Amino acid sequence: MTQAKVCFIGAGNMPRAIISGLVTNGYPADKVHATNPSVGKLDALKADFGIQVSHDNVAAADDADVIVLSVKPQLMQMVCEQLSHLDLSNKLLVTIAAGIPAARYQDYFKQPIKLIRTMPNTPTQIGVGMTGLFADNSISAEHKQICETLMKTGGEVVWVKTEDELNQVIALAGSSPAYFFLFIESMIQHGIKTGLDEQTARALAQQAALGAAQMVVQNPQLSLEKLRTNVMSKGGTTARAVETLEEGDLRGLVDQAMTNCIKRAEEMAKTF
Ligand SMILES: NC(=O)C1=CN([C@@H]2O[C@H](COP(=O)(O)OP(=O)(O)OC[C@H]3O[C@@H](n4cnc5c(N)ncnc54)[C@H](O)[C@@H]3O)[C@@H](O)[C@H]2O)C=CC1
Ligand SMILES: O=C(O)[C@@H]1CCC=N1
Repeated sequence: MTQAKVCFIGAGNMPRAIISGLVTNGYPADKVHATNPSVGKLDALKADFGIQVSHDNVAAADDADVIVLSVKPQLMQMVCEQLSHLDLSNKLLVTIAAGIPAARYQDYFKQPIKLIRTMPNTPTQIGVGMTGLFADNSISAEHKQICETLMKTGGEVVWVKTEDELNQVIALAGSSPAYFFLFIESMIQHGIKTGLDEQTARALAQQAALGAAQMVVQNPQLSLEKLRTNVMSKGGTTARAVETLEEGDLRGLVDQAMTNCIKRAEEMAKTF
């Protein structure tokens, strides 16, 4: 079942990113189905990737080998209950939702299920995503392989050993593209404020961000500190800028942001 029939229940930003990764990497479009209540996102998915689309969660799930639960956490219970009368014994369930513990889905579906929790991120859309995966001991090696194959089409995957570690995956990878976007956005704002046109400011900031990320990836032998100090001439411009960031406690702020990200995932685990 390496090219299983996959159905995404919910066709928002994150499933679109995964579907883009799948289809552009050769996964057969006729084996991918997405459902959504409104037509706009479905029309776009059909036009862009040639996948099947519909409004009927139950029929789409019934026809699939793998059901990817991809609605917002607050809608998950309602969506799972809608599917609970299906025979799910031969299907693999994959959830991409933040927060909701694996055990909760057993309650939602009112039957034993095979479920893998995943935490992807939006760069999956362009093949440079990162997805954390968690499966308990009841999940077969074949099902783990199927899920890994699906998620790997959009980038890297990491299996975590405990379900709690998925919250760290959220803080480090699921949510973190937004931190970097905010940083780049702030740099562009400064460029514009000091007289550059937006296009030039964005071109400068985005290429620097891309270059910096590639430097990290391509120099695993170098510490982040070394990469940073290589830019910082003694008494120079970078040193002044980095001192300013340190004085403003950027590290403390990042630590607090990630702590709060994890706290929110823990709250969600109690709420939904
Ligand atoms: N956006 C991100 O970067 C990431 C999101 N996630 C998770 O992915 C899930 C979806 O998030 P997004 O795609 O960002 O949300 P989104 O708001 O873009 O998409 C949710 C979609 O579900 C649809 N929907 C609502 N009720 C439905 C129903 N009854 N049946 C089928 N579809 C229904 C909505 O119309 C919407 O298109 C969430 O659980 C989130 O925690 C996980 C990792 C990263
Ligand atoms: O913000 C959220 O809750 C989701 C999970 C990770 C990224 N987006």
